[in-house]
Amino acid sequence: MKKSAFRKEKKPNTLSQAMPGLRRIFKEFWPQIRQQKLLLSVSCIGLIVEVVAQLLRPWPLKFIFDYVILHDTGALALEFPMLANSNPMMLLFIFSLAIVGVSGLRAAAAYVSLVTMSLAASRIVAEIRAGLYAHLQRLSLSFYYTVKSGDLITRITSDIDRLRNVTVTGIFPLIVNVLTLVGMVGLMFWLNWELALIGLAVFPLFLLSSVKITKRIHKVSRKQRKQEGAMAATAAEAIGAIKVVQALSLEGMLQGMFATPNRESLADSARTQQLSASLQRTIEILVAIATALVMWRGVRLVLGGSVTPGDLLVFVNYLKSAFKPTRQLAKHVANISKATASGERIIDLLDVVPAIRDTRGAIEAPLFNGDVKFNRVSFAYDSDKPILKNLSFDVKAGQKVALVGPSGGGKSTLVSLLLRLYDPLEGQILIDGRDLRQYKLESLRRQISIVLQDSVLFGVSVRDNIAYGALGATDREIKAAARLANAHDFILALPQGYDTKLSERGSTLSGGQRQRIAIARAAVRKAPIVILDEPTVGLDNKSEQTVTEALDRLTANCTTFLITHDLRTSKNADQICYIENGRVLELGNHSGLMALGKRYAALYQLQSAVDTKCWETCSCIPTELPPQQQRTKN
Ligand SMILES: Nc1ncnc2c1ncn2[C@@H]1O[C@H](COP(=O)(O)OP(=O)(O)OP(=O)(O)O)[C@@H](O)[C@H]1O
Repeated sequence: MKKSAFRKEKKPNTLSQAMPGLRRIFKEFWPQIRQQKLLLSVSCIGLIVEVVAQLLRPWPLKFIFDYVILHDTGALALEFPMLANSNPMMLLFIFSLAIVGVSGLRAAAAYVSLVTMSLAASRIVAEIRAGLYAHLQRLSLSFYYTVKSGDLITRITSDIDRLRNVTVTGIFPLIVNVLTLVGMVGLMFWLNWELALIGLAVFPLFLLSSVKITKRIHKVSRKQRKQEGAMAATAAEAIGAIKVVQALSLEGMLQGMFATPNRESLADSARTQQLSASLQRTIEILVAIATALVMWRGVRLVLGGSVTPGDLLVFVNYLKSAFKPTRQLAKHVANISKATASGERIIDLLDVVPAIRDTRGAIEAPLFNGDVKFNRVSFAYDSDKPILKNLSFDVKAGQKVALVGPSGGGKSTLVSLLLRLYDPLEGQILIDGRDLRQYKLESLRRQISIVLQDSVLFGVSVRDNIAYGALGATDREIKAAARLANAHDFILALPQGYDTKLSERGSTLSGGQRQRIAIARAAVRKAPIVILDEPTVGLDNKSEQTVTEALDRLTANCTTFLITHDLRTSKNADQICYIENGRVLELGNHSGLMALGKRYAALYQLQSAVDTKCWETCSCIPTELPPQQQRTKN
């Protein structure tokens, strides 16, 4: 089993469990957060004004009750004699205005703080995402083989989105709620400690039921998310391989695989709704009990003259609104815990160090002559399974080397090492006398062109597809490369010529056309070293001829590595390297190896013996020797 590139995830459930993660997130992303300090400061000021306005909300009502309605009763222990002596109608007018004013102030402050916070969060997250994407591009192939692409995509999309959403809908309201709650409890005790204690008596009950139900909601949501992940993975796999799925008539089976998590996710979603609804009702009843208790004692205190009716009103109002933020606390804490997990997943990804990177003191590669030397190179993808074993050979600048031999022998691996997609475990590869690792990676790769069996084209215009070979190539260079690749004429015949946008992976073009665009892309690079990995496999005779012509032009004067199973194409190479089981078994030119009379010669004869007609039409050439023959040639 492949070892994962990431540490094992542990999801935090409580705020205290999430604390170390939150600290890590703030520390890691502090540079991005700091850039938004102006917006964040405005948001904080707005937040404080919002909390104060929220606390002030019931006070105009209290004054209307105590100083307007009960003005003439004289039964009040009035705290503000100045108000008691004022004109009640005037006071009514002022406090009515205050009702609107306080609400307006609260609304405006909430708006400003939310908008600025959202903007700051979006900017911070966009910076993080850009950094993460750039980092991803630098990671080595070996890393990509140990992770699932779906997992990476989730990290760069939904994990990052969650971080933003939770900042705006979790952390921010949590701060508002906590400050409001503290303010309300303080004011309640200030107004009357006895009533405050009575009112808060049901609080433990409330906390208990709230935490219990929220935990259950959390558990069900987590299960639901898992189901959604399974659905996404099934869908991604099926869409990515739709051709094979349809060809093998796997639609029904895949629909079945999709249906189970879909059904379970639906059931979990209904369960979450049900639990939320029951939490809501429980809280309503607890609020009613608290209100009844406060009224029962409060009215007696009012009648006894130690509390004003207005105070009681403020009390009941606070009681009602104090429960609301507390109820949301659990939800926000759950969201923050989830976001912490997401944030840590992003940091884990950022912490992955590219296995292949510029070494200390690496130099910008000068324009290569193209001398390549493999010097006792050994390599393995997994330490227990060596792929290349002590392999050595030299290629002179401008020479063409054909890498031939049975499938799985290590030919593609060898050229991956030349591109420094991996580094050898032992030995070295030299270009123009210097170890590859002494060159800056980008300057090395810029001087190597590749054409693969199934060259990947992108869903952009033909022009851009070619220009990707050398970013910044001029229109003239692009067209020259297309002409060299025998592609110019067919490109002009496309609906919008060079501006025709290709479908994803260029699937609307024929195999030969795709290859010719790929050759143009390699040509525009004007690289002194070219790698061709079975570039004509799967093409019909006519396309093969056009592509071969284009390849000959592409590789003229370049050091060329041609991987092929078809020994007709390797015949003219300056050197033929027969690789089997990670070792170079035979090395020489065609006539030399034929004279040697070993494996290459046997395979060549075997291929030649195949019915020429079949060779021409179905490419069913034997690519390796039968087992008995392999033994006799040892
Ligand atoms: N990313 C990888 N991780 C682990 N093993 C790999 C990886 N890529 C290739 N291999 C293994 O390395 C060995 C050599 O593969 P490679 O593709 O280099 O051979 P090849 O000679 O080019 O084969 P073919 O002619 O079929 O293309 C094979 O056993 C293959 O299974």
